[in-house]
Amino acid sequence: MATGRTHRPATRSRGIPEATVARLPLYLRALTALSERSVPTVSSEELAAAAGVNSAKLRKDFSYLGSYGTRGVGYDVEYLVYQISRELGLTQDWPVVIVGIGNLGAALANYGGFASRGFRVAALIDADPTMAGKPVAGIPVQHTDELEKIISDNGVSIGVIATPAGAAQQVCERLVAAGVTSILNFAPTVLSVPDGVDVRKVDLSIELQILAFHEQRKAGEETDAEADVETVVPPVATRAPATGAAGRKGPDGDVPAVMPA
Ligand SMILES: NC(=O)c1ccc[n+]([C@@H]2O[C@H](COP(=O)([O-])OP(=O)(O)OC[C@H]3O[C@@H](n4cnc5c(N)ncnc54)[C@H](O)[C@@H]3O)[C@@H](O)[C@H]2O)c1
Repeated sequence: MATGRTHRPATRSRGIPEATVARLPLYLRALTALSERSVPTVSSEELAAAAGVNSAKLRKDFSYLGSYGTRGVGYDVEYLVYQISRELGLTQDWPVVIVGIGNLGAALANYGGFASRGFRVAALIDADPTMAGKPVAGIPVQHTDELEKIISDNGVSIGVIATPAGAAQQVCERLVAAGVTSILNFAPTVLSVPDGVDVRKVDLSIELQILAFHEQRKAGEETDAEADVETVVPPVATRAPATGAAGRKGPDGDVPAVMPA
């Protein structure tokens, strides 16, 4: 299997930067919520807040779509929903296969949100022969022997990998050889794909690690802030001993009489 890059250049052929493409689903989610409430127009500030994006960035993003809104009125919600859906290719039905129907694959198969966003689960595929024919989310699981035929019969271009990490590259290669050109990879491994194949990786443990980093930093800032307060507040007898050591919290939250060197 050819090794290759897992990303396309930062700008797509139609001139929309990847960073903008990555924000379009956020706008679409916020706009869909407005549409469901029959809100006809929205200002860039309101929409930016709902999408969690800076409003100047939003206006720039929409300029790539040729959408500039109307001064004093804002953007037409329904039209933007249509424009963004069209840009993301969501105005057509995308058949998707999920490979690896264990805990995660079954949960994904049961997720109703794919169908409502234009992604039809065309097939569920697993290597375990005992699973073949068993329905998950109402769809019978098919054996991996059928993979190529399933892709071809259903015209599938998007594959979801939810196998153990050790199997993911081989599954990826079979999917690509069968005609899949976009892969959503949940397995904790980096996939090698040839040019022209897009890979998106989802890893919740990485997201949790990033949150852990922020939690640690917040805890550090709190400790620093407390230390700052203690350095400006004159030490009182209970906090700073007669040695005159400035009160700083030790690792257990106590106030050591003498700070370690
Ligand atoms: N990205 C995330 O946030 C996230 C979260 C949870 C799990 N995971 C990953 O998702 C994967 C699945 O996790 P799980 O808990 O569902 O595991 P699981 O063991 O319950 O399911 C794995 C399934 O893959 C099948 N399988 C194994 N080799 C295969 C092959 N070559 N072709 C097709 N099917 C094959 C197995 O028969 C099994 O049904 C793991 O790699 C796990 O690390 C990722």
